[in-house]
Amino acid sequence: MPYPPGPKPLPVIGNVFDMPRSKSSLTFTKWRSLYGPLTWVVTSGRPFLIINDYEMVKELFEKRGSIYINRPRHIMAGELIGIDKGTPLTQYGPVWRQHRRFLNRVLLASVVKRDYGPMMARKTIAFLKTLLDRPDDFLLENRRLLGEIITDIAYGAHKDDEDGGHDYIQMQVDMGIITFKTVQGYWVEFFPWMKHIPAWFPFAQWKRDALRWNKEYNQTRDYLFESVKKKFVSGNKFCAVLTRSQLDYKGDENLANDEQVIKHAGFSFYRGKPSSPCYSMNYFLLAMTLFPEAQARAHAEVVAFIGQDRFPSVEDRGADKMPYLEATILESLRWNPPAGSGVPHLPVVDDFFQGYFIPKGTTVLQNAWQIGRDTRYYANPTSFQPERFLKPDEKQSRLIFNPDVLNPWDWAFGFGRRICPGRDLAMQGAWVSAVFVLWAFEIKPKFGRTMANGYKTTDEERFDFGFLA
Ligand code: HEM
Repeated sequence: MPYPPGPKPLPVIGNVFDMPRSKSSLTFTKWRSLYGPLTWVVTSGRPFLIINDYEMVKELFEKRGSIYINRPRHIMAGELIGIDKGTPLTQYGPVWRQHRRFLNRVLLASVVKRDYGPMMARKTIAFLKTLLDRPDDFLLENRRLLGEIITDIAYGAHKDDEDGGHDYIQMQVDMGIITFKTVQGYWVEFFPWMKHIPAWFPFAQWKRDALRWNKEYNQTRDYLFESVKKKFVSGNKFCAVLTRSQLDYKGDENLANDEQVIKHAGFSFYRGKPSSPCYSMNYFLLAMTLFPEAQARAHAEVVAFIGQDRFPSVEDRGADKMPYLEATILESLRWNPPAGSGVPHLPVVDDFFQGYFIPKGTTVLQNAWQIGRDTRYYANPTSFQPERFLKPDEKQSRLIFNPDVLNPWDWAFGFGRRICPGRDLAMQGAWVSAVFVLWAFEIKPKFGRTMANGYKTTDEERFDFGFLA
């Protein structure tokens, strides 16, 4: 059986030069028009399958979810730095299942609302005050707000006074920088024998960097975990994901193993997770600036429901209460999905699909950006229209969600058993930020800029399409 169609490979190196180094979603979308919904590319013997079709992704990642369940091995990020001990890169198997059990328990929608919602609201109120005083620092403060929320959830604090003091947010930024640098496409990913090159070897700066980053990464992870343990042992029962699982812990046979799972899953939660909600909030605000009619409608709904005499609260959330606000958040997720070029799933056995052969270990990527732009699901996809998700109820008295329109909740957080475990937390966070900002402020272009003057004109130009938007 043949492989799916794709660009013609060169001898030995295959499609190395066809594989995009940036804005991958756009190249993947172009491939759809050239080769159809499935595109096959091979770089140095490593096969990739790009899927540009929602139904096909659903079929493979959900219906055949027990097959498409693995992640790729990364030599730089994984084997050399150790990032593959975190949940997203953990290979399929019993350790990954333990990670998921732990994360699913502490990230359940009801737990998110009850335990983290009020803290998110408190911090967002402080954020509004900062915005009022220093609106120009908005991007930085937004990053800090989300960093604090995630860090407080994971470790119950965002700084300490040990040995002259630690700023957990700064440590998180440093970890983010390491992660970012390690996925930049080192040659060692294409030529794995290079990992044996010794660090003293001339031109092996990348190997020396790897050793240094490995040390920093392990030290930070162990420090944060041990600091929570210390507080827990001394009876400090603050709200922290790690503490919670220690509290839930019964018996001690597997303590050592449980500790490893909590340490690594908790660290992957802390390490990467402000970035996606942060980007989605930034793009939400960009949408509010570029589409003032949508903002005015969402603002009017928020003010009518909450009034001016009290702050919003997590109890106000619900499509039955403020449907347009919910739709605005979902439209923002569709307009620029944070994981636009998808997160790879690898089949654990050979598979056959639509007359094509997909060997075990193929890196399969779903182009989420294309799904959000697919005119079969979304008419006029470049335009920001929250109302596309809504329709009047039978009595024509209020707006309800239209079940016939594909909800970005069903694809922007991935698929199948690898689906994002933090999606309820992400949506809760997005809602809290959106409701508070819309309730308190009007978002406008700086110094009277307009769409025609001061903003890039197409989404292709204005979005950066990184691994995470
Ligand atoms: C707007 C915010 C977010 C978006 C769009 C997003 C999206 C995604 C996507 C697309 C995946 C890959 C799913 C797949 O392989 O099919 C993923 C995985 C993951 N996400 Fe998120 N995410 C967000 C926020 C969060 C948050 C807040 C957390 C943690 C609290 C989180 C934790 C994870 C973890 C641990 C994985 C790996 C799961 C695994 O490999 O089993 N995410 N996310």
